[in-house]
Amino acid sequence: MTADPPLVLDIDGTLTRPEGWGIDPRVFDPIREWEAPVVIATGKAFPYPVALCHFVGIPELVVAENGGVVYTGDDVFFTADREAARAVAEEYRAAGYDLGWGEEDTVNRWRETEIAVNLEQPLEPLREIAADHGLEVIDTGYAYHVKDTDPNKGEGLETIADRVGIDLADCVAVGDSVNDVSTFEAVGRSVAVGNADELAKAAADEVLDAVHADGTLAVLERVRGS
Ligand SMILES: O=C(O)COP(=O)(O)O
Ligand SMILES: [Mg+2]
Repeated sequence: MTADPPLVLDIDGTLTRPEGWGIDPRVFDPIREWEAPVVIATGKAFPYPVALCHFVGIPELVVAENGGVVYTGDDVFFTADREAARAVAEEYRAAGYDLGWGEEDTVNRWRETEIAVNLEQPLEPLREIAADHGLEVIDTGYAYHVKDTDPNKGEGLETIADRVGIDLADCVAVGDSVNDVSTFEAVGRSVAVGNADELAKAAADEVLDAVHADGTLAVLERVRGS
């Protein structure tokens, strides 16, 4: 008998249906039945991964907002300054642009550190304004994220591992984009799904042909303890 390894899973691009959007329902049972901690590490706002854990039925171990918010199940850590990202959003709007999510903006509404901008919005002015405020813009393939250069998913993961007693060397991580590179660097074994961007592929120990949840499900099948 070998034990299941702890998992670190990204959401968008990794748990998604083959067409790229929406969580593939086939991932729910394997994640719920996994016999080791599962950390959800995402660029999405804090409530999204918490809700995912809730609906899957697993403990809430969450790195949200690309490491800006970390939840160990007991304590929440905020590791980035929301004010700078908000100032960038204000300036971007004042220059005549829009974050691109509609008036009620449920993408940013509950964000506590960084800001996300729709990929259809102009990138260059966003980058310029962000740079003026000492922030970076990363493109996950799902949104532009205006964030501190400092916190990242990997650091958030270290906080959780420390608190919960997970050995990162034992962890298997699956991801698809630039915001997963720090995760890949932090864990013992990293896998990029076939749809991953070049940075994620370059950082991963292994790159799959299978895309989205098809790839992730294949990894889970392969690394599951027996
Ligand atoms: O929020 C995004 O842009 C991407 O989210 P992810 O980190 O779960 O892939
Ligand atoms: Mg992703």
